[in-house]
Amino acid sequence: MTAVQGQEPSPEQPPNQPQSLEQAQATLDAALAAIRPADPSALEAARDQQARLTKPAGALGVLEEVSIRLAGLAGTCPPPDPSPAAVAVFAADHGVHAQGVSPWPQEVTAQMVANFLAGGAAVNVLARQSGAAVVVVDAGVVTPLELAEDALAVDATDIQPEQPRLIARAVRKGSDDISVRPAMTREQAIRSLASGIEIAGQLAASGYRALVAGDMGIANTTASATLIAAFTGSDPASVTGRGTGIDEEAHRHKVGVVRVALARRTAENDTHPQDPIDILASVGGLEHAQIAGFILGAAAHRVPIVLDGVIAGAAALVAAALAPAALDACLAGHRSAEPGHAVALQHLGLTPLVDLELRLGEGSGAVLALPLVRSAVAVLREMATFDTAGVTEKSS
Ligand SMILES: O=C(O)c1ccc[n+]([C@@H]2O[C@H](COP(=O)([O-])O)[C@@H](O)[C@H]2O)c1
Ligand SMILES: Cc1cc2nc[nH]c2cc1C
Repeated sequence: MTAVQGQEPSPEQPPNQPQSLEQAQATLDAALAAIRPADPSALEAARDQQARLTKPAGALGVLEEVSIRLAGLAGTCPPPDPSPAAVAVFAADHGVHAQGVSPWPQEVTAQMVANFLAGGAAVNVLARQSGAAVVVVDAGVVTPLELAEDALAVDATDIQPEQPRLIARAVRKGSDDISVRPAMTREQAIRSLASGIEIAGQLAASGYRALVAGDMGIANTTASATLIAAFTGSDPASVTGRGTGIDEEAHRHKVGVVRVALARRTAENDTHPQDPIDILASVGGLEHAQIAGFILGAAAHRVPIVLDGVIAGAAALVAAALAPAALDACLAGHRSAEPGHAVALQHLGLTPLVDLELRLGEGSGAVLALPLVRSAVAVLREMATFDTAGVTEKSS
C-alpha cells in the first residue's frame, strides 16, 4: 500500500503532480486557442443525409440532432463511431461540508474513490457494460487515500478498460468553505483547469473516441448550486436540491448557505464580477475546475464529451463562459433530479438523452447514455436511403 498524498515530488519532472502555474496558463491558453465551432459543411452534409434516410423526417428525434452534432465536431459526415469511451471521475472535498449541507461524512469521498478503483461502484458496473475505461482523478480529496501499488497511474496515457486507475492531480486537499471565503485561489483554479485539459488530451491521444465527465465529492451539490446561480442569475431556491438526501429543514438551511456564498462572492469580486475563472475560484470546487478543463480539452481535441449530472452541468457553465464553442463537443447524457441541472442545461442549450430521475453522480447517467450516442452515429453511417432501398418518398 502507498499513501499518494504523502508522495515527494522530484524537482525535475514531478510524477503525479499538477503543472506549475506558468505551464498551466500555457495549457489553458493553447486549449482555448484550439477550440473551434462545429464544421458548417459537415453539419450540412449530416442534415442532408438524415433527410435521405428511410424514415419520416425527424422520426428519430434527438438521435438525429446528436448525429448531426457529432458530424460537425468531427468535421466529416458520417462521423466516426464514438467508441471506445473513457470515464474520468474527478474526486474532491468541499470546505462547505462544515455547514451541514450533506448528510454524509466527508471521508465517504475517499472511500468511494477506493470503491471505484476496486470496480464496485455503479459507474464501474455501467462502464463495463459499454466497455468503457474508468480513470479516477484525485482533484483534491482530504482523507488520505490508501492505494494498492498497481492502482496508481502516472498519467492518463495508459488507461485500460479492464482496470480502473487513479491519477493524483490535486492542487490542494479540499476547497475552502464557500460561505466564508473563496473556495480556492485563481492560481489553483487555473492549475486544476489545466489538469483536466491535459487528462482529456492524454485520453484522446490514447485512442478514446468519447469522453465522459463524472464526479465524486461529498457536499459538491452545494458548490454546484452556487455556480449555477452565479452563471445563470437564478435564485438559489430554484437551483438548490436535496443532493444525496436531506430533509426539508436541512434543505432550507442549504438554500441559505448558497445565498450567503453568492452574496460573499458578489461583495468580494467587484473588480471582475463576470470573469468565469474568478467565479469558479470563488464558489466552485476542485472537481468542478478539473471537469471544466476536461470539457475544454475534449473540445480542443474534437472528441465528444458526454456530461453527467448537476456537477458536470455546473462545470460546463464555466467551460462555456471561457469558450462558447466548447459546447459543440458536449452532449448532456441525462437530466439529474437535482433542480439546478435542468436550469444549467437550459442555459447551455443542451438536451438530455436520458431522464431516469438519477441523482448519483460518478458519471453514471452519462455512461448510461453512451449506447444511445453510438446508435445515433450508427444510424447515420448504416441506414439505407430512399434511393438505395427503393422506398418511395412522401408525396407532399
Ligand atoms: O449527478 C448529480 O446530479 C448528483 C446529484 C446529487 C448527488 N450527487 C452526488 O452526491 C454527492 C454530493 O451530494 P451532497 O448531498 O453531499 O452534496 C457527490 O458525490 C455527487 O456525485 C450527484
Ligand atoms: C454512497 C455514495 C456514493 C456516491 N457516488 C457519488 N456520490 C456519492 C455519494 C454517496 C454518499
